[in-house]
Amino acid sequence: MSNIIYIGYDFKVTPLQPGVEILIAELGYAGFESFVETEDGVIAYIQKEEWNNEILNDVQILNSEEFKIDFTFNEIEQTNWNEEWEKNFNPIVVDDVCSVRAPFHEKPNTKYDIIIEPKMSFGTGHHETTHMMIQHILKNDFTNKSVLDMGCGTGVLAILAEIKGAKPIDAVDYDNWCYLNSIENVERNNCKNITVIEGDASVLKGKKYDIIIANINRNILLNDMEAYVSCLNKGGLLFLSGFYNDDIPVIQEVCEKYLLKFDEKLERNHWVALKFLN
Ligand SMILES: C[S@@+](CC[C@H](N)C(=O)[O-])C[C@H]1O[C@@H](n2cnc3c(N)ncnc32)[C@H](O)[C@@H]1O
Repeated sequence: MSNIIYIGYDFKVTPLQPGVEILIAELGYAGFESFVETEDGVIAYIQKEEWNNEILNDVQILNSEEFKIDFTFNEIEQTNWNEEWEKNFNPIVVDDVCSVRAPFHEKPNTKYDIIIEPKMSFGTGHHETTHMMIQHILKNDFTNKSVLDMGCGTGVLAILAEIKGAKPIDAVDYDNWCYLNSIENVERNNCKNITVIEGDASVLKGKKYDIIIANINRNILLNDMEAYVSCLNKGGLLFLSGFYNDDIPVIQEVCEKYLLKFDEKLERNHWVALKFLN
């Protein structure tokens, strides 16, 4: 899967308000495959044969409704994604304990070392929400706990859960690219207790977990909360991220409706990651 050459569109978006990660997620749902954040916006890529009027329509709706974006299209000849990523992706270290790096970076001197081939999936640890979810996992006991990583992206959180002793672990993502990329990263990190599943909350029927980690976005979390709660064991933990400080009341209201007890908040650049007890 390495050194894929893409011929496609270079679609440059300038967000006029904060929320670039949500914009990236929305563009991802619309069909764009990869994103590079630049100083004046986002470059979103899509293969030429995938591009159609429906996607253009989705972008125009996004533009008019939520984001007030200013976008231009550029057809590009080809991109070597691994080279792009090598230019844009530096290792990160969370709380001096856990590093997240690409295979081409030198091995760091940290207790936990996660290797992620980022390619086109979200979850390199650079984003505030991933960073805070890593902090939550580091601070909590995962030994022998069954875990669900909902919206696993690159699989980074599931991999850390396994390193912290969790088993078994289900890592679920509805995006085929994330599903394939998570499988690759799970193997790369020699994880033995993670099952990667392609799907959405509908795959959770009949399952039970001690801990659920879900870093997605406000609307999907609200929509799927009932499914999460119904598969969370009594006494279990729920970690949620992918939303802003301002979204806390609505998230908390829904969690309390399901009798979850708020326990801890982490915050970085207005993004938050919450811990609830069942
Ligand atoms: C913000 S990323 C988080 C990735 C990774 N867990 C992390 O913390 O860096 C959200 C992920 O959720 C996935 N996703 C979005 N909606 C979903 C849904 N309804 N069911 C399953 N996965 C979903 C996206 O494909 C994306 O990979």
